[in-house]
Amino acid sequence: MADVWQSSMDHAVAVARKAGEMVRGALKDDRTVMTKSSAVDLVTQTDQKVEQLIIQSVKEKFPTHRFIGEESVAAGESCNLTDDPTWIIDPIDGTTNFVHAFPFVAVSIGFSVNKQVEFGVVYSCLEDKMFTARRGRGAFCNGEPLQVSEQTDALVTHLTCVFRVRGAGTAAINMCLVASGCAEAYYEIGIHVWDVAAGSLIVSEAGGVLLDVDGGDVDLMSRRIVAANNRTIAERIVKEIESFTLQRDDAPLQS
Ligand SMILES: O=P([O-])([O-])O[C@@H]1[C@@H](O)[C@H](O)[C@@H](O)[C@H](O)[C@@H]1O
Ligand SMILES: [Mg+2]
Ligand SMILES: [Mg+2]
Repeated sequence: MADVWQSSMDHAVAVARKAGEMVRGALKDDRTVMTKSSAVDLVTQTDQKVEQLIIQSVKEKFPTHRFIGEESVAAGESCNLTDDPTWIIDPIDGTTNFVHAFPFVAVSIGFSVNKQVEFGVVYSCLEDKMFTARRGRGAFCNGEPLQVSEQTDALVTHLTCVFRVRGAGTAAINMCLVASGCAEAYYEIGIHVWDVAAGSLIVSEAGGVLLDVDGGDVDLMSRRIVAANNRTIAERIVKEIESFTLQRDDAPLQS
């Protein structure tokens, strides 16, 4: 049966690749002479250009679709997920890495219908790795199937989480590392829906588990997530976490 969202997913992959070229181009600026503040200005300008590139291209092809974009929300747009087809965009995930030329920077595009992520695309721009997942149809990196690690030993070894050893510095790539079997788990408190929407489906379609940091069901608007290769490891991580709550992404805008 034809997949009603295939053309949207194909577009997401194409525009993520185009956006990645824009990010690589910006990163080629001579960083040896760049001050930190000018690097921050560059990443902010590039963030906005990339998000606009993605949103404009989608509006032309899919005019009824909605958007939740990191830069649009920063400019005051709402962050409410409806049942409508919605593109959840992080134009540059790993902005701090970008400023420091630390080579893990991604374009992350999640796609939700009826409040459920239907596909996820994470393009690791400097590695030229296109991570994709379609609900119920698996997860892939450059077309090769992904499978999480089979590690069940609760003495967790390869932990890419934020609480001690910094991971890749981008939630999206951290989650792709779990999906690829390179790491058993990642967790973070403080992320946003645009950081993890695409990665959450890539992890689950690679056979992984997603939980809230308190062990309940994951809630992509809650700013908290545990992504692991299996429930044993996920629940082991939950035991380590001294959790706290933050204002939800979909909290009413302050007047
Ligand atoms: O801001 P950005 O680079 O798109 O996203 C980043 C996340 O990917 C990362 O996991 C988090 O620790 C950073 O604070 C930041 O939110
Ligand atoms: Mg991000
Ligand atoms: Mg970002």
